[in-house]
Formats: sequence, structure tokens, C-alpha cells
Amino acid sequence: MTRPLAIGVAGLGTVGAGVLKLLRDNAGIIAARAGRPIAVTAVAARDRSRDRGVPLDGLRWYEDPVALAGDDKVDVVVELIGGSDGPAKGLVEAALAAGKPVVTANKALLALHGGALAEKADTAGVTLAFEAAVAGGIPAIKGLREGLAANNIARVTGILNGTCNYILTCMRDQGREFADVLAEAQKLGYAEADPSFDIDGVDAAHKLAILAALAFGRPVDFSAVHVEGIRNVTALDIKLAEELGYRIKLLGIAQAVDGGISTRVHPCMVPVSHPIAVVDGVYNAVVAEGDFVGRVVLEGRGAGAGPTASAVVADLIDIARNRATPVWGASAAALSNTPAVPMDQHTGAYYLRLMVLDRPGVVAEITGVLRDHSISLESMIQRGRSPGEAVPIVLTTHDCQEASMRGALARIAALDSVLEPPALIRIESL
Ligand SMILES: NC(=O)C1=CN([C@@H]2O[C@H](COP(=O)(O)OP(=O)(O)OC[C@H]3O[C@@H](n4cnc5c(N)ncnc54)[C@H](O)[C@@H]3O)[C@@H](O)[C@H]2O)C=CC1
Ligand SMILES: N[C@@H](CC=O)C(=O)O
Ligand code: NA
Repeated sequence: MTRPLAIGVAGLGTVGAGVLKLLRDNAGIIAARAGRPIAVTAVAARDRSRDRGVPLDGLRWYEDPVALAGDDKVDVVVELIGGSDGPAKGLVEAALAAGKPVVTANKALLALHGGALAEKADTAGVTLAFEAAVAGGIPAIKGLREGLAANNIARVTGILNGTCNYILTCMRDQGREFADVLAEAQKLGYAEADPSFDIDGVDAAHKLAILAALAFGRPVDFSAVHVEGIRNVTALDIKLAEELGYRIKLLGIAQAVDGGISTRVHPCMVPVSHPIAVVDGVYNAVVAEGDFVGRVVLEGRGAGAGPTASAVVADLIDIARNRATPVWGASAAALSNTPAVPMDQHTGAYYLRLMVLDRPGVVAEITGVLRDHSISLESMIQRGRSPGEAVPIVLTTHDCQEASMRGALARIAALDSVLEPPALIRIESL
């Protein structure tokens, strides 16, 4: 058999340790599929004394990840440090400059610097692979970029953050508090180093920016993504959603609309009958709609050591086999300049939950504001009767423009009888 492909791994946290374990446990099938053994020979990590559950004997050890890229005996660099700048970026740039293929799980890096890094990879004539960066173990990159390459894609919808999906599922099923479930997701290795990236939707937005670039053949553009997280989703909204026939999911949606592409991440009410509504826990899903293929649904674990390592090692096997596709599916010159459509132009239905003072005339005040903004109601629920106290009112609307809804919401929030900031969740007709 040919000599082993020598791997240098930077970052031995959840994913790094998972990659070492997978390469060891499944060495036989990996070598058969790669055509040669794949062996980690060097690592860059900070703490030599930490027990990572995998033996590190005999590996060359670097404190400085950039030095790993300069190791003559390393054929491929695997970046698992994380962060859009700092050592991760320095390492990837150094490896590409040294003509070495790179595998990374770093969606923040790809979302913010993916265009420039792809140019460096093209110049060096090497692969920059990132299957693990989107939806963990699901082959979402390969599925979209290679598997659906012949289609015009109309829309890609995803549950793209395992931490949020895990939190929303536990809140619904176990009635637990947000903070308590977040701590559990962190312990399980799902959350980012800074968990606000998960719960504020930033991580899902990084992934959506990557998927949108691949689906629509345009340069990756994180700044165009509208981002909201799940901090304001309450157990009450989750319960009311169920009563209305919906589940609340944090979705990333990239869609061709009005000659442009809209990209948005926010909590959504999804009909319980849609396949994405039953994707629970740490599972992610990516739904792509192509003109010839129709709807394709991919589902699997989106975070954690095992699933993420599975995607990293799949990329290593491709590199060992010399299987290569341009980073963004086409050369930079072939990418389109389709404009981004701002969120203000979004059209859709809305769920609005208000805590109002239970007194005559309140509903008329609220519906009057909606009428002024040409927003038509689909349904209204008022629960309980507590004269002089706060009661929830739930309104669902027909399709209207985001800009109108924002205008109406500002006026409704300012009414004396509205006692808390309104909860607004978009209803998706998928
Ligand atoms: N944990 C997960 O489920 C998934 C993580 N990812 C991505 O994989 C990457 C790694 O994530 P995790 O393993 O979860 O993070 P982690 O925080 O568990 O591991 C990162 C490791 O890098 C080390 N590190 C930091 N600076 C370093 C430096 N200068 N030199 C060497 N090592 C350094 C840290 O000490 C830590 O051990 C991130 O980009 C993350 O977004 C992607 C998909 C899933
Ligand atoms: N923090 C991320 C990890 C995978 O990308 C998530 O929760 O999905
Ligand atoms: Na993936």
C-alpha cells in the first residue's frame, strides 16, 4: 500500500479529539476507502497535560499552529481551533501558502473570509474542504455542491444549529428553563466556545451564508444575512404554537425572490406536518428545492464529536483520493452577482403574542393599528379573564410586508395597555 497520508491536527477539543478517535477506531475501512492509510503525525494544541481520551504518544507537538503548517512531514492540515480570525485564520493561510490541502470545521472562518481563502486555495492548486462546517455529520456541502449541481435551486431551508434545536426541544418536551438546557448542551460539546453565537443565531447565519453561496453560485456574504436568535422564545409561545398546529424552530432560509436572494435566520413557526417540524434534539436538517430534483431532505446530527469527526474524515478521504471540486462549486469568475434582498422586503405571515391589560377596548386599539398598516388578521385567541391584569392575546396574520409589520409593532408596543414587549414569530409556509 502507498505511504500513509500524514495529517497535522490543530485544536484538540471536542472535534479534534473526535477526529483522532475516529481515525484510530475505523483505520481499516478508512484506509480501504482512501486507498492508503490516513495517520495523524503532528498536533498543535495548548495543554499537554489534559486527558483527551485518546493517546497522543509519538505525535510531534506544536504550541504554535502556524508552525504545524511548516512541518515538512505534514501533508494535510486540519484546523479545529475555531474563530473567524486569530490562530485559525493564520494557520489556514499558512497551510495554503505552503501548498497543503486544508480541512476545517470552522464555519465562522468560511462565512467571513471564504472568498479570499478560496482564492488562495485556487492559487496554490490545493483543496480547502469544510464538510464539517455546516450541519455537522450531514453531507450537506457535498449534497448541495456536488449532488445537486445540475439544478437551479429555489430555496434552501435548514435547522442549522444543534444547540438551539436541542434547547427548543427540551423546553417543549420537558418544560425546562432555557439556561438549564443551555448548560447541558455545552456539557455535551454541542455549543460554540462562545455560546451566544449559538443562541443569538450567529452560528446558524454563518452556516446559511455558506449554503446560500453554494446553492445560488454567488460569493459568500455573511453581512447580508438577517439574524435573530432564540433568547426571546418562551415556553408560553412554544405551547401556543402547538395549539395552533405549529412547532417553533430556529431556521436558516436562503431563497430566490424578486431577482435577488434573501437570507435569514430567525425562529419560525413550522406546520407540524412538515418534515422539518419533527427534527428534534441535536439533529439538523437541510431541505433543498431544485428545479429538476424537487425537494431533497437531509437529516442527521449537527453537532458533537462523532458526527463532526465523521465529516472531517470524509474530507480527508476525498483528499487522499485526489477528488476535488472548486471550493464554492465554480471558479470565482463564474460566480454570479445576484443582489441580496433586504429583510424589510420579506413577505409572510406572522404570529404576534401580546401581554395586555384585560380591559374593554384593548383589542380594538390593537386591530386598529394593524388596519392602519394594511395588515389583515387570520385568527385571534384571547385566553383567561383577569380584569385589570395581564392576559395574553395571540394574533396571526395573513401575508404582509415585514416593513409594515415592524411599523405596526412599534406602535403596538407603545400602547399603554400593552404591558410587555410583543413576541413576534414568523410563520413559514414551507
Ligand atoms: N463542537 C461541535 O459540535 C462542532 C464544532 N465545529 C467547529 O469545530 C471547531 C472546533 O470546535 P470544538 O472542538 O467544539 O471546540 P473546542 O473549544 O472544544 O476546541 C478547540 C480547541 O482549540 C484549542 N486552541 C485554541 N487556541 C489554540 C491555539 N492557538 N493553538 C492550538 N490549539 C488552540 C483550544 O484549547 C481547544 O481545545 C470550531 O470551528 C467549531 O465551530 C463544527 C461543527 C460541530
Ligand atoms: N455549536 C454548533 C456546533 C456545530 O456546528 C451547533 O450547536 O450546531
Ligand atoms: Na456537514
